[in-house]
Amino acid sequence: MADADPKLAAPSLDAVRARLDEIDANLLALVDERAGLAKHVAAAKQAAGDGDKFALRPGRETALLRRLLAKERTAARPSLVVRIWRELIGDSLSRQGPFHINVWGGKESARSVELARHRFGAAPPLRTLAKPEEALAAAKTLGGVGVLALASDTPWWGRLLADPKLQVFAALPCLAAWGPMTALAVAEVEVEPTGDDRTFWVTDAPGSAAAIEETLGRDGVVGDLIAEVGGLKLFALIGFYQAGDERLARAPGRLSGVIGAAPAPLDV
Ligand SMILES: C=C(O[C@@H]1C=C(C(=O)O)C=C[C@H]1O)C(=O)O
Repeated sequence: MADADPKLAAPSLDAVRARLDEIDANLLALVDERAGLAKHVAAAKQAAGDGDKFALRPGRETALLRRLLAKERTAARPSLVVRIWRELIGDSLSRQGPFHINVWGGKESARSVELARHRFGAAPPLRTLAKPEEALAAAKTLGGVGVLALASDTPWWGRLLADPKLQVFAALPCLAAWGPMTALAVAEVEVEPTGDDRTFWVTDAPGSAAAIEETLGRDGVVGDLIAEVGGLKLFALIGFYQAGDERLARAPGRLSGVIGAAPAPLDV
């Protein structure tokens, strides 16, 4: 009520702080229990024969985040939820086996490092590299993730056509509220459809992006150009396309292909 005396309505600071202390103790107990489960997850993956593979499961992470964001909340914003859980997940991954981040940010190095930390948390070691090839090579070592900026004079993403094991699995940032897509994350992981994805497709087709988009559109494929360097174009297609998709097989370009897929931003 506009005419209510706020001093009368306000609870005492001591009472609010006592409740915060109680909540913190409960949160810590749950965070501790969650962190302790990492070794059981690792043991289960070992038993399933996946012990020598990178533990990261991008599809599972997206499913659990979308489920949390769909739950009723009164005050916690999506950015708070996503940052906390990315931190918890990154810590879990770092306990399951090797996990390291290799950033090539070009002229956007600080921003790329920030996006990498938002996505993978503070637990994994992170280094910045001078060349995109170095970040890609590091992403091919066990537990390696490469975070590479899209704004670039080098079409580093074109190299992934020759290396199908190395897949784009995330577009950064993962929340639209954190700004436009400026970097991609790559690793030797399995990329699965999550129900709302963008597929990254490279082509050397000449001509304008608009003409290529129109040709794709006639086959029901909708996408946007997100990078173009030295005769190669990178498109983000709406939906999940397998590497062998017949619509993409007849799409323009002599050298073309899918280099991975990422969930659409979590907050749209
Ligand atoms: C725990 C797992 O391993 C990783 C950590 C996750 C988590 O902390 O929730 C989720 C997916 C994986 O990237 C899992 O595969 O379930």
